[in-house]
Amino acid sequence: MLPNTPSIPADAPVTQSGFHFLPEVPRLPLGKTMHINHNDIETYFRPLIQCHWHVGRVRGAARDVEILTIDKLFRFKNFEVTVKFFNELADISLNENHHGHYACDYARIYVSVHTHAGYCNTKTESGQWISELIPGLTLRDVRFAIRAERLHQKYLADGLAVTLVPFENERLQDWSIERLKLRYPPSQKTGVKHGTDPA
Ligand SMILES: C[C@H](O)[C@H](O)[C@H]1CNC2=NC(N)=NC(=O)C2=N1
Repeated sequence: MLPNTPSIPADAPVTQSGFHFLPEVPRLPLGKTMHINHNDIETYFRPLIQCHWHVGRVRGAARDVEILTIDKLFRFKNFEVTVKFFNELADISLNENHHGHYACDYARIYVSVHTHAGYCNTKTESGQWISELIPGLTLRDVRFAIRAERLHQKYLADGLAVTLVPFENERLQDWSIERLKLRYPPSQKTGVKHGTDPA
């Protein structure tokens, strides 16, 4: 490492207090990548949100439904570490064939991910369920986020990163869960069952 590497300012809004529970990486069902269902909110999204992921929205609603994303701002010790993490994040993308939006500066990487080619079951006027191509959240995003989070936790353990708590964290967490519940209500029909991949 370079001498005189600036350290993270003492007043940065950080905690180093332990690691939150992370669920196993879900297995992808065969066939079309379907949107998440209501149960996935508690199984996957709440734990991610407790690890300071939050829900975002991208411009342009598809057929009057909101396009949600799952995002996180990661914080590192310095630029070298940031670049190293980005390269490993790129490996996750290559591996998963899933690509988020990434923005980085000296010591932070903002990641936002959703599935462009997601399929959603919607009810037609005649009451029939059809699956339509609509961008949104799928288990591909969950897999990506869990893998990115695990990677960051390794950096934390090695002292190369710190936890960045978002501003108004509690409100952001509540808002994220609320948004997910509105977009993916219990009535949403998906018919998707999934297992998990080994760690
Ligand atoms: C053809 C290729 O499999 C697709 O374009 C993949 C690549 N990466 C992707 N990334 C994301 N975020 N959403 C997708 O739908 C997607 N699709």
